[in-house]
Amino acid sequence: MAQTPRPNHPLSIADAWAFTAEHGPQTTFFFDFDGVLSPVTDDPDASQPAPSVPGVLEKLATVVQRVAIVSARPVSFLRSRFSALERVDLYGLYGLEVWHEGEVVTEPAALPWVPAMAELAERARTELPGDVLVEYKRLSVALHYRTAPQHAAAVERWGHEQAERQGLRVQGGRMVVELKPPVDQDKGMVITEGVRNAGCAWYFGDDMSDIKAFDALRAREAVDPSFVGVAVAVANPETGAEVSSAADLTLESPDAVAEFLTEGLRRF
Ligand SMILES: O=P(O)(O)OC[C@H]1O[C@H](O[C@H]2O[C@H](CO)[C@@H](O)[C@H](O)[C@H]2O)[C@H](O)[C@@H](O)[C@@H]1O
Repeated sequence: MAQTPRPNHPLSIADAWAFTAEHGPQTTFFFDFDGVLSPVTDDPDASQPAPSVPGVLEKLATVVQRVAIVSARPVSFLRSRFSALERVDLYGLYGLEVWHEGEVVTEPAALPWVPAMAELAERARTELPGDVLVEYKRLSVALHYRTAPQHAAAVERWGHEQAERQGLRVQGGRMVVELKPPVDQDKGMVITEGVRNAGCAWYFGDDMSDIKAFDALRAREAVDPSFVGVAVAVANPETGAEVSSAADLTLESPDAVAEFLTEGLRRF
């Protein structure tokens, strides 16, 4: 039987699925969590995967080489949402944490920053307006203004001042400013490493930090023209335009992601 030719950009989705189905054992699927697998909620603690997501991820993992979630959430949070999944790999805190052989492995260079991050979260709670939600994640602090958009500028300013004073990094996102240790790790680096031996990879993202992951797919294609990278954006009113413009296609919502995968699985 003739092999499906490598699809070129701009990608036809039918061709991308045909190529993926033919190269399942060399293909990895990466997913961001918030806004991609889970609908956005005002309270970050309340977010849950869309109902059909866990089942479709587990099914996908039976036909491709690897399925992984690459999130800014801690691994402990991801495990609480996907406890039944056995075949899906988890990267937390932009790859500073990884779930490996039953335990969380943390990037050693980040560990000395735990006390500073705890102290920063405390200070954010006292110095920022009470309706700014402070999410402490052990190795980063996210300052949310989704329910208090009038404080966006103040949160941005406070975050940048702290970053400058303490030598931290700032990651912008959807109604959130996140402060991270100055350790070289991001979603792009996770993907660069993750696709080293892959023939094909898909990445689904909705936020600014996901654009680095899309870039990593493009970079891999540039050095290996046989590699196929498919960048999928998930629409949203905040970062949607920017993320979509860097992607091969855009899906409407986490439910649409699950439907898209369910449909794609019929090709295998
Ligand atoms: O990389 P991700 O897994 O997508 O994490 C990015 C941020 O996601 C979360 O915040 C976002 O989702 C919240 C729940 O839906 C929403 O309330 C918030 O406005 C969004 O920015 C998470 O809470 C953050 O820590 C992550 O940085």
